[in-house]
Amino acid sequence: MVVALRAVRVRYGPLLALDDVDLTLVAGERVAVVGPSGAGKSTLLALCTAAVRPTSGTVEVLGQDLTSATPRQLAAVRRRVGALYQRLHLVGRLRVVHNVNAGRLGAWPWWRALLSLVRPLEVAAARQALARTGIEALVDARTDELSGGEQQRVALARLLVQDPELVLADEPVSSLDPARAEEVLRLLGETATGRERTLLVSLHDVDLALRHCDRVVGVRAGRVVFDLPAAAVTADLRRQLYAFEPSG
Ligand SMILES: Nc1ncnc2c1ncn2[C@@H]1O[C@H](COP(=O)(O)OP(=O)(O)OP(=O)(O)O)[C@@H](O)[C@H]1O
Repeated sequence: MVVALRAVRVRYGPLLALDDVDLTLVAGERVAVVGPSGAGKSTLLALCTAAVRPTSGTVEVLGQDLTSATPRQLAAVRRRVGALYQRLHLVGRLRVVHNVNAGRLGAWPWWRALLSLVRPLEVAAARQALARTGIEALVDARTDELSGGEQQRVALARLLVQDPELVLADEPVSSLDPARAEEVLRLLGETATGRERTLLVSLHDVDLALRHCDRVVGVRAGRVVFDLPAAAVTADLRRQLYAFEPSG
C-alpha cells in the first residue's frame, strides 16, 4: 500500500475538516481528489507528508505509519515523496539547472549537495528532464527571469529528476490556461505511468481528473462521497458533489 488513511479525522479548532476518511492507494495508481472549495482536499494531501497530523485515525505512507514515525523515519519517507504545489518553492536567483538538481538533494550526501551549488552536477539528467517539459534551452537561465509557466516547468523537471515513488500535487493547475493545464497533467501522469509510481492530485476541474486519472475520489464537507474508476463517475454524481447547499 502506498497510502493508507484509516478512520482519519482532522480538526482545526472547532472545525471538522476531515471526518472518518478511509483511503488507500496502491502502487501505479493515478488518483484525483475532487470537490468544492473547502471540502478538505488540501488537508487530505497534507496528511501524506505529515504537514498536517490527524486528530484521530492513522496515516500510512510507503509502509511507514506517519502518526508514530520518528523525525528520522519521517525524513526518510519524505525523500521518497515528491510534491508540486501552486507555490513552486524555487530559488529565484539560482540558475534553472540548480533548481532542477534540487530534486536530487535528498538522495545526495551533504558534500555533494554543497558542491552542486558551485558546479552543477548531473547536468545531463537536468537537461533531459527540461527537454521533457519543453524548456531545455533555459537550463542556464536565472530562474526568476522566467515566466510563471516556465517556472512551473522547472518545478516539473525537478520532480522528474527526483523520480519519487509517490507524487502529491495540490491544485497544480488552477492558475494555468486550459492548454497548459492539460500539459502539466500529462507530465504528472507520466511520472506515474507503468513504473510503480503513484500520483495523488487534487483538482477543481473534474473533466481534467477524468481525462488524466484512473480513479476519482469525491470529497465534500470533509467526507469521501464517492471513490470510483474514472469511467464510473456519472453526471449525477458530479452534480451532487458540487450542489450548492445554503447553510443556516
Ligand atoms: N490551518 C488551518 N486552520 C484552520 N482551518 C483550516 C486550516 N486549513 C484549512 N482549514 C479549513 O479546513 C477546511 C478544509 O480546507 P482545505 O484547504 O483542506 O480544503 P480544500 O478542499 O483544499 O479547499 P480549496 O479547494 O478551496 O483549496 C476549510 O474550511 C478550511 O477553511
